[in-house]
Amino acid sequence: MSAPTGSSRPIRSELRRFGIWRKNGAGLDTADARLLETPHSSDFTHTDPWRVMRIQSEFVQGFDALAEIGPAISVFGSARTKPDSPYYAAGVDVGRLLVEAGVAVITGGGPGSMEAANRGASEAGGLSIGLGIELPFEQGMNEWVGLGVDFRYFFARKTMFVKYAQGFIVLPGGLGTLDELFEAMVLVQTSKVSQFPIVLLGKTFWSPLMDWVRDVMVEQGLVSAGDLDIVQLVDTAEEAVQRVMEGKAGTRVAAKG
Ligand SMILES: C/C(=C\CNc1ncnc2c1ncn2[C@@H]1O[C@H](COP(=O)(O)O)[C@@H](O)[C@H]1O)CO
Repeated sequence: MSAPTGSSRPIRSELRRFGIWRKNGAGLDTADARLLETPHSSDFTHTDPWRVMRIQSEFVQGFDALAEIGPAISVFGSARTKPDSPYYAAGVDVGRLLVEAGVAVITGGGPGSMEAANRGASEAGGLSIGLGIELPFEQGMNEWVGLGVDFRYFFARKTMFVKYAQGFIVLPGGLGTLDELFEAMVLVQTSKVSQFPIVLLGKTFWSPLMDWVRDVMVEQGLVSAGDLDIVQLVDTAEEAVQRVMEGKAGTRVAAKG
């Protein structure tokens, strides 16, 4: 298309790219000037385009903070596990044993089993990482986190749990724990990640769920029997760490695309 000609053309298109000057004195109109303008309202920070920038910054911040942590295992489990619970003791053991095996420990940075795993890792002198999440009831990072990163968005945070770990150990938990577990299972099932061991610690707690997957889901043809092999059930912290470290051997290969 040819450029329009004639005197009806707007002044702005006749001016040079930089240092625009308007004959009518309406002021400078450059990207720089618009950037420096004091906004009349902050409403734009609640718009989707602005949120996209914020989401992008969460990924950049996560990648920056975690790029050099080395090998790591993510540990999940209930935020409500009490310090006197055997699950808490198992979490502390898991954190310690992982550090002794030479890997960093990543958790959600919250209380309960997350705190337990961070505590074990920290007490063993290892890298204890917490990926916190902004929640309506402010909780804060547990005191055993050595490297903490805060997220507003669950999905950005969940990317970090998978991207920077070579396997998961999952302690008993509620909906949050199941969400993290099933997301990882789907990533393995759909070959988005491979060689990614997922170890469930606590047979009494996890067996009924896995029985249901087999007796109902597999029975009705909704998942294949082989999908059950995506997870391994164990009863001790020692076994959990051994299995996850065995499974970790080799390079995790992400599917193409
Ligand atoms: C419920 C309470 C605090 C919540 N604080 C959390 N901080 C960080 N991460 C959390 C929190 N709650 C859930 N998560 C994530 O989900 C998993 C645990 O969820 P569950 O429902 O308790 O099983 C955990 O792995 C985190 O990633 C105060 O009691």
